[in-house]
Amino acid sequence: MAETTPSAAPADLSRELIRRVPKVLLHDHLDGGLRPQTIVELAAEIGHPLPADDAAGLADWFAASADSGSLVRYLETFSHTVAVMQTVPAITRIARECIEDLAADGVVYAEVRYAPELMTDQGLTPDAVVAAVQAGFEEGMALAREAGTPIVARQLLTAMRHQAMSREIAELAVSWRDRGVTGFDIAGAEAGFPPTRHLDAFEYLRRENVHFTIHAGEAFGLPSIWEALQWCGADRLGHGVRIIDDVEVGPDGQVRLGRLANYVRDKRIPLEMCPSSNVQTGAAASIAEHPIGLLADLRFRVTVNTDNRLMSRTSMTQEMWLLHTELGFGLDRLEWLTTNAMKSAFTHYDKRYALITEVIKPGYAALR
Ligand SMILES: O=c1[nH]cnc2c1ncn2[C@@H]1O[C@H](CO)[C@@H](O)[C@H]1O
Ligand SMILES: [Zn+2]
Repeated sequence: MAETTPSAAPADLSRELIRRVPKVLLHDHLDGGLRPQTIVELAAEIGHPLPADDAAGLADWFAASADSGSLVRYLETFSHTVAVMQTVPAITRIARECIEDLAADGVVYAEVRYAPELMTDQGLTPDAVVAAVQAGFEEGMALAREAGTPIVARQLLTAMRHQAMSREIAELAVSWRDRGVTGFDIAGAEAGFPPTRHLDAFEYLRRENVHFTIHAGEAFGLPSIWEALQWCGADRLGHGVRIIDDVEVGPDGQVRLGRLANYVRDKRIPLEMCPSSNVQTGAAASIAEHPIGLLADLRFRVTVNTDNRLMSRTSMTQEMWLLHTELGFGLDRLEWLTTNAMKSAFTHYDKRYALITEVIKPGYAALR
């Protein structure tokens, strides 16, 4: 099986070359990817006190505070991003800058998620939040096209797993399904908040033929993944890194999969893996030891993602560069990850197919 997984590592694979290849991003949080300078400016406008007063200091603060080994402490840093995302102009600016930054990094298709319920402190309705994000995404896509780096950006609406708004947010996803929203997610602290708390929302979405992903198997193990798939019916797993607990490697190198791991691989369930974020929250010890290497060898439907570019001080180029330098991923395997991601996107099949054949394949071929 492993012999068919591409792994050739050309010696001349540089960071710049990785930046230029077409990339696909399925797991990126809007409120985890703000430019530090934008936070400084927006916080000054509203008088929100920040833990550092210049952009460089703030970037350092986010990266250091998020590097705690705990998901709960990692999530505390979001109070400073969400605080500056409470008005239409601020949200639209942040959404536009997000798309410009992804396009400049070589991302050709992105699904960006956020929780509308966190942006209603100053009276915005969740619907107005989605409209503000969509306006920013459209501006960002237009600017990227003009800059010669076209990108297709779609929204995923997240409900917070410790709250009780998932049904309402799911209805919002249905109402925006033809206007830029392509799916749904739940996020937040995992331990103590199993996905089945939101079963009503998931059952509703299935009846409405809407795709959804669930953060599962990050801070909590196999039971969380099992519930997300077998009770809730998730199309993809956010992280899913703990599926490795169901993979046994014997002393002779023989690999044995448990029933859940086999199910995930058999059904080609996409794993939205986020290596740098996992190291920060303690879900993986280091990039070199991250399960993504073994799971790719075993041909799980693996994808690579940023999660939170600000907190993890990362980008798609950086994540792929780390996979290259720490785990020996070459161009063939990076293309495989990218095609996996495009196949797993929630946008319609014709769009996925067109991006694979017209953008991704020719983009990689041109760099070989
Ligand atoms: O890796 C993660 N695991 C769980 N929740 C997360 C992660 N990254 C961000 N958020 C949560 O998702 C919300 C909506 O974007 C963020 O506000 C943050 O609380
Ligand atoms: Zn996430």
